[in-house]
Amino acid sequence: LSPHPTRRRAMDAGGGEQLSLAAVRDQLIREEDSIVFALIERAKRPRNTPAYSAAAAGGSLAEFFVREAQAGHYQKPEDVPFFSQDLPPPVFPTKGHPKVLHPFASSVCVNDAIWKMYFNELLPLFTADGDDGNYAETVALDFACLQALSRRIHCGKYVAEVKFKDAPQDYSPPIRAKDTNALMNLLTFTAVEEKVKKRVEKKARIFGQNVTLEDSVGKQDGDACDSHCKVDPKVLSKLYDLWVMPLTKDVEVEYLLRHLD
Ligand SMILES: C=C(O[C@@H]1C=C(C(=O)O)C=C[C@H]1O)C(=O)O
Repeated sequence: LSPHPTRRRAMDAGGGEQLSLAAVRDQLIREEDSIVFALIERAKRPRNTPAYSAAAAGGSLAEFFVREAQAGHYQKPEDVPFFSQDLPPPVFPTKGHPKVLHPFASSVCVNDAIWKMYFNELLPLFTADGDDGNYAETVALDFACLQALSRRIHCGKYVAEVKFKDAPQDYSPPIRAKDTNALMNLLTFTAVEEKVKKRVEKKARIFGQNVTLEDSVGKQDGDACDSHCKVDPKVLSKLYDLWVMPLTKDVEVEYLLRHLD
């Protein structure tokens, strides 16, 4: 018996169960935890910019690390490599996943945009200025952030698939007309986005507080404790507002545009 008989099965649970928008959204909510924790972990280290400047032999330490660390990942449609050339073959046996997406799903990828956003925009918002020399650890933490963000954003493929399956009559005309704006409007749910922003901000406030055994600490809520949080909760709502949700929707549109090919 499942310990959570009423819990909706996530779409990567295997076994070929039917996808539903509710189940995909549950998966996205779970991915929020991974993103918040990955950022909290990365915030332990200062900016450490030398890890990102190109070494003489070409490429930065961050790039080198991500290329090497890719081995054994990327068996699932939502796990997309950052450097797809020279990707080593899988080294671990992996469980198959139900084929619910179109075969072209694997070519839908916004990792270049995620990479640029992460290093140019996001990192300065949640890391302290400084250099402590721990570059190898730093880039490993960056990789965890990048992967969590990428996985969440590429789950947009599943979102698009269920939205199409639920209303093919609405989605087919703009897909045939290659009407990107109409598709974007159809798949956008503003009320859901507002909730997502509030929830990630709240998660950053809860997960990022210092937990002590004294009564007064840990009970604070709202802006009062934000300056003590390991990552400013407002950074999370901004991250989702400006980049995570728009990129997820770009994935949705890119996937839908080719749905009738
Ligand atoms: C992911 C969805 O599609 C869109 C993108 C959202 C997101 O990235 O969180 C939220 C609502 C929609 O505007 C969804 O409907 O759940």
